[in-house]
Amino acid sequence: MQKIVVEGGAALNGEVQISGAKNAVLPILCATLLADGPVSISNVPHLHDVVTTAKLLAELGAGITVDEGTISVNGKPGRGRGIVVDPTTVHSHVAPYELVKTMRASVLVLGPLLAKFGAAEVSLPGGCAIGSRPVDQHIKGLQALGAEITVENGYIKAHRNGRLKGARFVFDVVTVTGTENVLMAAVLAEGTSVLENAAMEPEIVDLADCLNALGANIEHAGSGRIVVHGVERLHGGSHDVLPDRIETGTFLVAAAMTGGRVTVRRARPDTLDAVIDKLKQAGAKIEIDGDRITLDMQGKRPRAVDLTTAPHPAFPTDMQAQFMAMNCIADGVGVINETIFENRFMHVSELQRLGADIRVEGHTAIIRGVERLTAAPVMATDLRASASLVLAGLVAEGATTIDRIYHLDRGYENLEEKFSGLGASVRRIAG
Ligand SMILES: CC(=O)N[C@H]1[C@@H](OP(=O)(O)OP(=O)(O)OC[C@H]2O[C@@H](n3ccc(=O)[nH]c3=O)[C@H](O)[C@@H]2O)O[C@H](CO)[C@@H](O)[C@@H]1O
Ligand SMILES: C=C(OP(=O)(O)O)C(=O)O
Repeated sequence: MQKIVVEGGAALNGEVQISGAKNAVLPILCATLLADGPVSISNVPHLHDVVTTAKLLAELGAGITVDEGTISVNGKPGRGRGIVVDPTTVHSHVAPYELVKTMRASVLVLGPLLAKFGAAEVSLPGGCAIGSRPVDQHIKGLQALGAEITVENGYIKAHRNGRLKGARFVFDVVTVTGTENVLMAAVLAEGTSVLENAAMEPEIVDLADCLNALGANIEHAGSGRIVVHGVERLHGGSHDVLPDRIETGTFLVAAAMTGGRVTVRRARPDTLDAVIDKLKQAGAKIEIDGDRITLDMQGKRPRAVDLTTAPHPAFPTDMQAQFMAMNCIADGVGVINETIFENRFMHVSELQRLGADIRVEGHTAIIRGVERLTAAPVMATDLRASASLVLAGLVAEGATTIDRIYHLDRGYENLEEKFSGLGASVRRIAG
């Protein structure tokens, strides 16, 4: 098994280009199932989860073509790598356990398969073990549109009699993939659906933009009340994926922790308000120029920050572990409340191995910044926990070896190359 070795000590300096967002491209790939023609997607990051989703779509019968060049989006050149999905050859509606067990987002084929083909059998999804992660809201939302659903032998089995029917549905909890699943199904339903207490994440807006480009009629995505006027069919088309705000935030925190100066390119600063606000509180000087964000720490040690994770536009849970790493070496005491997932402090014991001073009380972690961390062998437990260990390794004395890095490959494209380009020593070795 491969490992990552991080040598601490260098302040990060330079520019880094942000990739397309994992949490946008995965629902968008699944949404292609709804179309009647090929869909070209550009700015697709090369991530393990993207490969898994492409395999899943291929298993269902879709044609998948990877275009390493630039594909055109609505007449304009798209960015980065492209994937063309041809859903017209889909012949199966079963998403098997072997393919979905490693990835949460695989549940996102449920809504499209049901709406387009009338039936779906999807294994209960896997993904990061950061909580129990039920899918009851996905099921209730689809049932509100008229689907009949049972859960048997680890599979969600859904079918419809006639077209799904537009309905008003109020989510009991704010759920990102739950909103996406019900939204995708509602697109082909008869009549209008109103999704209340919907998630407002930028990735939902990107999904809705893609669906509207294919002929859907979705209004107010990005608000807590999404209105979907059902249409009979979607056509083929193209879409350029939103930049990854969590990758962006991870590089900005790395710059802040190492006292460096880093510019992230091809970012979407407007999706990062809460994160940028916390970085400023930590003492970072931040300049925004179009799709570029420059963070200059001017060699200073960050100040500890307090934060509470909550649905967008509040502070994202997917940045919690990275800010915990920063608090570990910050000046002062930082208090972090995790309100989204019940088991998202697995990085604490690993950060402690590097010398961090952290106390956990229920959903709260109290971090007393120390002057220095020291390298140790550590183990990645989930995607963002892994990122926090890379960040801590950047400021630890010595060489930190991180095991189980397959988590990182689910969510960070060219991680070592990008960090190396900023002057850090981050390399992959055979385990
Ligand atoms: C692929 C993807 O986009 N993953 C993101 C998505 O995950 P995901 O969509 O799985 O997360 P949710 O927004 O659904 O989860 C939020 C909370 O709702 C609960 N819940 C969710 C669904 C449900 O049917 N019932 C229920 O109780 C969950 O247990 C959790 O406590 O949003 C999370 C929260 O921003 C992010 O950390 C993940 O990176
Ligand atoms: C938790 C995450 O991913 P997933 O929902 O795919 O497990 C994440 O991106 O931090």
